[in-house]
Amino acid sequence: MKITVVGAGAVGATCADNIARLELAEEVVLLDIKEGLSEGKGLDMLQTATLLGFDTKITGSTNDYGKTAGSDVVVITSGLPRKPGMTREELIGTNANIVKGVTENILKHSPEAIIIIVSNPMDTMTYLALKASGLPKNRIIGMGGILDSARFKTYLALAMDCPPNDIHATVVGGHGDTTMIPLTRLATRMGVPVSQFLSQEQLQKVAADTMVGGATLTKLIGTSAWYAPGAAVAVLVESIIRNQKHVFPCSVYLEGEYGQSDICLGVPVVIGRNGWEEIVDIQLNDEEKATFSKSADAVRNMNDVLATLDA
Ligand SMILES: NC(=O)C1=CN([C@@H]2O[C@H](COP(=O)(O)OP(=O)(O)OC[C@H]3O[C@@H](n4cnc5c(N)ncnc54)[C@H](O)[C@@H]3O)[C@@H](O)[C@H]2O)C=CC1
Ligand SMILES: O=C([O-])CC(=O)C(=O)O
Repeated sequence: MKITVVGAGAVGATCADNIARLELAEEVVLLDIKEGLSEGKGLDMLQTATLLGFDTKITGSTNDYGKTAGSDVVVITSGLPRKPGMTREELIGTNANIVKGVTENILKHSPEAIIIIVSNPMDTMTYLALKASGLPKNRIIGMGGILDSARFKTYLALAMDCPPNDIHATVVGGHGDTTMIPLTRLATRMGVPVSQFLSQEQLQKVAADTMVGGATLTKLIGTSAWYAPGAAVAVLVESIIRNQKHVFPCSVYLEGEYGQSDICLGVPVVIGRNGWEEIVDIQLNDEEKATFSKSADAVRNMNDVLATLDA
């Protein structure tokens, strides 16, 4: 197996590091436009192989897509991150052209690849990559919901003072400060509804904290997060490479599912060797359905902006 990560910045390098440690591929290629960055970070990571005990080869590439040839999975993290006070949506003007160009270059050398989109605004970038590539819909996957769900579980666990791994909870909808939907009603602690442990007020705070999870970290760090994003991409890649069939919330192209069409939005999907293989239908209640529809409207408005850009 061969996996390429485009963008050797904070998120891309963390993805590559996690993927190498998990030995998901014989070779991981890290590509960036900044001269020497991917070669340097790649070599630094390779020098951890004897310390951490993995055998993955890591290759750096300064914009030479020849080195990515024959990749099975490609992760696109290239593009600007937001600064404190910004929304993810404000990145569209710069990132749309980057994501489109990278997708086209990747496919010239890896026509069979499954592509994971990380660059923000992620749902719109996923839609753009799908339209620009013409690939079958199951091979384009936007990563956001796995990260948002990890944050949701973390905040729930902190509120209940229990281990995060005892929590099952999911976030659907857009990967935006106002568009993501933490499904509090369905969250459980080992199968027991979280409402048995937390008041409605506490649950509302957990949901609100989850929604601005990325903004909170951006304010603290000065740029957006990378440890949890990099780990979230790695579990997604692992489910593809090892055909694990995990159900993860991912941004995928909807054709009537959840009442939406011609849009990429976060819903639970089965992830295996063919990319996303099936959409899992959560029985949303009327209030959740209305929130999902509002989220879709906001993402659709962003998708409409693509037509005004040269992307
Ligand atoms: N979907 C999600 O859950 C998350 C998305 N993000 C997004 O991921 C993106 C990357 O974030 P960071 O790694 O923190 O940014 P960063 O600035 O650390 O790294 C981005 C890298 O992309 C490279 N790049 C720019 N144009 C390129 C091109 N045409 N080809 C190849 N490389 C190119 C830059 O040289 C830079 O090294 C941002 O858009 C950020 O908003 C970040 C965290 C989570
Ligand atoms: O907050 C950001 O801009 C980066 C991101 O998508 C996240 O960490 O969820």
